[in-house]
Amino acid sequence: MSTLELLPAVDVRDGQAVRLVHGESGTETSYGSPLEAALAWQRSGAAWLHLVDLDAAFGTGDNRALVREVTEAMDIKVELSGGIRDDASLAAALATGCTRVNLGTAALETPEWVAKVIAEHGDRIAVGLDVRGTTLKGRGWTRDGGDLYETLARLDSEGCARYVVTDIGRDGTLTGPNLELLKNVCAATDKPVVASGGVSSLDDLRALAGLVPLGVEGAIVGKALYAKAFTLEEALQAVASA
Ligand SMILES: O=C(O)c1ccccc1N[C@@H]1O[C@H](COP(=O)(O)O)[C@@H](O)[C@H]1O
Repeated sequence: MSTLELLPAVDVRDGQAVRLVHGESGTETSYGSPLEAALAWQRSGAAWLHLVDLDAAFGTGDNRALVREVTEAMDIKVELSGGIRDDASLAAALATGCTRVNLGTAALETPEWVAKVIAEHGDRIAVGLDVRGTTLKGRGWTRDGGDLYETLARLDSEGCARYVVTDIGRDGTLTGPNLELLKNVCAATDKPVVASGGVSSLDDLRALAGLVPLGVEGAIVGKALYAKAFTLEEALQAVASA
């Protein structure tokens, strides 16, 4: 059986690595240099980095140069997201050398463009399904963007390679992942799912590892690592022996 992939997160706001609660602007806790954070996760054995330009996601500017600097400094795979919504922002993101990008708002607001870039770039494109209940959210998670399962069916029919599923209600809260949501999404698609939101303990990671046979491929871990609930080395060990 495959091992659950772990993607430590570095979310960048105003040049700093931050964590938010429920993705709400203004709830930031700062953790210093994004490059230092990313290099620390790499040194600890991460195979992936989940790197988010929060200013681009919120529409409050961007950290494009810094995000490029971090991505170029990594020897590991990078999943890049935040504000990738048109040809120019996609070209800039892919040119960083990231392994894949994660599209959020664009999948809700410009579906024709997303279908086109899925066809052009295959598995370098993932779609982030950021939900409250079963309602998708875009534009920094401030605007409703339709029904989760209708959108998932549409993206599946267009050949989307992978989904990053975030329960906004759990994100940054250390309250545990939404296992029911993940099971329901896995039942609705044959494509791999990366879980995001709520991880608080090694037991949460073991529970997510138990969903690998259903289609959960990986888990994004943010607050729990920054709050030192466990180390990345411990997390990697826990999923390797799950
Ligand atoms: O990761 C967050 O905490 C977050 C909070 C609020 C908005 C977005 C967030 N992250 C990721 O950003 C992209 C969406 O960006 P866009 O809509 O494509 O511009 C998505 O991966 C979110 O999970």
